[in-house]
Amino acid sequence: MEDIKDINWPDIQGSLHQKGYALVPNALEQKECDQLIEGYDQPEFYRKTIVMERYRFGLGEYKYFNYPLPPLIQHLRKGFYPKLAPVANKWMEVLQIPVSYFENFADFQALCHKHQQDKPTALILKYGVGGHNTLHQDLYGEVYFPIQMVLFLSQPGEDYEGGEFVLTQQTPRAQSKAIVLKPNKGDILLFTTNFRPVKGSRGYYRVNMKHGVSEVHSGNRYTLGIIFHDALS
Ligand SMILES: O=C(O)CCC(=O)C(=O)O
Ligand SMILES: [Fe+2]
Repeated sequence: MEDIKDINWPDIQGSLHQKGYALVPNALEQKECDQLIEGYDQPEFYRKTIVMERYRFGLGEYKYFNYPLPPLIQHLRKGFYPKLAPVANKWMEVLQIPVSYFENFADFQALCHKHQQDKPTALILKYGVGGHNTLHQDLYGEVYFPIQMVLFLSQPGEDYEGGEFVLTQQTPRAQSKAIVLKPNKGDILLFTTNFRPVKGSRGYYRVNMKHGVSEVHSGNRYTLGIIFHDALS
């Protein structure tokens, strides 16, 4: 894992403000990705398995981790949060939403717990041929953090074909714009969970964002999602 303090945070923060997403290339070692994939079949790490087609979420399977999270995931969640909270605060400020985020992760997590959101939301996802994830937002209660991350554990073009990461941006009174991304194994993608500000001629307005995954044509695609808020259930 690249040292969190060596990441170019001004660039990342700028990209989040401008586009609603940012890529941290080569953040993880190939071996770290492989170890997380190997853990997929060890049931003691997880609290719940979701077979996506049962809920019409798509086709594939995912598992929510138990607390304590694996050290690498805990390290990323705690270490990225303070770099992202200033971006989230700026968004709320310009949209005139009276929400402000604590500077450190422990305080934010305590707020989640106060609202009965105390279940871990970190998850690992596996998609085989035909696998996909329908467009959604990962909200798990009234307390939310508006930015989340996905760790890409498989290599497109080698481990799988298809399976692009899709973001849609919905501008008021317009049709949705699609953004299609294909990060490499070891990259971390940061993106908007629910909404973000865009500057218009008369100040900032709110655009809603959703994310999902297009159909996998061959192979297996694994990702690991880290969401900063905890869940009610
Ligand atoms: O598999 C992906 O790329 C998307 C995963 C996802 O929806 C999430 O981590 O919230
Ligand atoms: Fe998601």
